Amino acid sequence: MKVIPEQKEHVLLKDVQKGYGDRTVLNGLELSIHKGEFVAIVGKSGCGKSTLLRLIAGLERLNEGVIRINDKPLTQLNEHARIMFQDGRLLPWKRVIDNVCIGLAKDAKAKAKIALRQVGLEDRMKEYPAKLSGGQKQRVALARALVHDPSLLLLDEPLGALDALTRIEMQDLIASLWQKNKFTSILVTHDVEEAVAMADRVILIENGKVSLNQVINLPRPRQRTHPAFSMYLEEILGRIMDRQQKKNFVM
Ligand SMILES: Nc1ncnc2c1ncn2[C@@H]1O[C@H](COP(=O)(O)OP(=O)(O)OP(=O)(O)O)[C@@H](O)[C@H]1O
Repeated sequence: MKVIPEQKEHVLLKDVQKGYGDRTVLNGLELSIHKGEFVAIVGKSGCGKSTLLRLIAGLERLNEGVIRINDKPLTQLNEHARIMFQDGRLLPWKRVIDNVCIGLAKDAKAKAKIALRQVGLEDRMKEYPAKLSGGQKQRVALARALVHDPSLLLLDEPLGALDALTRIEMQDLIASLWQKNKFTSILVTHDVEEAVAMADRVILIENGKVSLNQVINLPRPRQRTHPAFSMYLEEILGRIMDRQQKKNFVM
């Protein structure tokens, strides 16, 4: 008999409700993510993707429902998580290495060097951020997150401002570091192709809930030319477009 390995739950959201004023954003959202999984969140602009990520980071409070991290209710800042945003949020007056050291204790420099090596930027550690390209700045932001050895990496459209080729390079870098370091990853993205290239599972949010939960069963490293790659892409895009068209028709 084939034994299925136990998958430990890392992040659990039960009946999550979140709104601002009288605007409801998340409305009874349910989601479970297991340890070491890479999940991508997609959905149209304003559907609540970033709100969801901020709730998991503990940066915002729920209106109702519960979020459990490693089976404990999340009531404050999520100390297991690090978050990376579209703008790297580097401090321009600090050198690359000192940006990576922010929030670290004594052995900071040695750790920061290792993190910069992992993202391929060790040789630029003495520069100021202004001297770096957009992609390099995001590599520093990634090193700054990874240096804390997080068990949960939250990615809020971190590659959205990069050109297409740099974006693919960064997708592959993040995916390979995720495979090596075995943290759980949650990526918010507008780009369904990016979601299929990186994630084990793609989640679509509509009307405040999860409306699609698509497992991506493709080998890693992901090949964008794999025949099943475009199949997944079409399937997810089709779901998004189909609903959109039906909605337009009704209107
Ligand atoms: N602090 C806030 N105060 C009031 N409304 C907010 C706040 N943050 C988000 N919203 C609203 O909540 C909704 C969801 O925003 P959110 O940023 O989560 O969407 P998103 O899916 O990430 O959008 P995008 O893809 O455009 O970044 C939007 O209507 C937004 O205007």
